Amino acid sequence: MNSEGQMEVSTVPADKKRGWYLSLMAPNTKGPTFCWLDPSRLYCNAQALADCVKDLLSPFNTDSIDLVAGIDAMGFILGASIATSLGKGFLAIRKAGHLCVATQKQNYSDYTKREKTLEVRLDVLKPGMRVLVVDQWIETGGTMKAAIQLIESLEATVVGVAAVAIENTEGGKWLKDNYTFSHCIPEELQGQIDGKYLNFFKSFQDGYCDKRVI
Ligand SMILES: O=P(O)(O)OC[C@H]1O[C@H](OP(=O)(O)OP(=O)(O)O)[C@H](O)[C@@H]1O
Ligand SMILES: Nc1ncnc2[nH]cnc12
Repeated sequence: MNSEGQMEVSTVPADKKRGWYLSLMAPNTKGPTFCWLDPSRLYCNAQALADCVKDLLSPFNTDSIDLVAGIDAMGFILGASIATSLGKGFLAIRKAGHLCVATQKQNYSDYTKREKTLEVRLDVLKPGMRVLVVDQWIETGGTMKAAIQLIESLEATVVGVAAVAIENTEGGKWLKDNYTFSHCIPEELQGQIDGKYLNFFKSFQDGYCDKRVI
């Protein structure tokens, strides 16, 4: 533990329980309105990143995957790590305005309830190409659904979806019902994830990890 009551970033426990690396996460707020459980700190621990990638790939070990697609922005980190681990290429699904080539666009809204647009380049996906779609987190599922729509509109096949967490929202459940999926959350922690608060945050020194009602 560091002075804030947080697990040291380089820690690797002797008994690596399923999802052990989630203890590296920090409570976070994204502005005053949105409550986040921020997984990005776990990527700084090599073993945590490797185990997270392994866990996310486990339902797909016997699937054939041609390409890994990652969603802008944090989905790029896990998506590219998964692609490298599989020895496959990586396709960036970008928020509007960043790709400077011909694209397919898909409007959507996410947990912010704002209208947004995702884009994918037109010169990579081919009919029948088998794509694993990766993001950091699925809350309402709006972002992942838009990425799926883009991939399927170009007649490629979505092999499945992977994210550190899939909340049990209507959209999260829809994704789980309709696609093969993987996430890193042990059964006993799913309720805490859905409530956007992990009990271990109580060990943090500052009041900034008080349970937030959103
Ligand atoms: O399930 P949803 O409600 O659609 O939300 C999930 C999305 O929200 C986050 O991205 P965000 O755009 O906030 O941040 P990022 O650009 O840092 O990845 C997350 O990484 C997903 O992409
Ligand atoms: N509650 C949440 N925690 C972390 N990342 C998120 N992305 C969207 N919602 C999130």
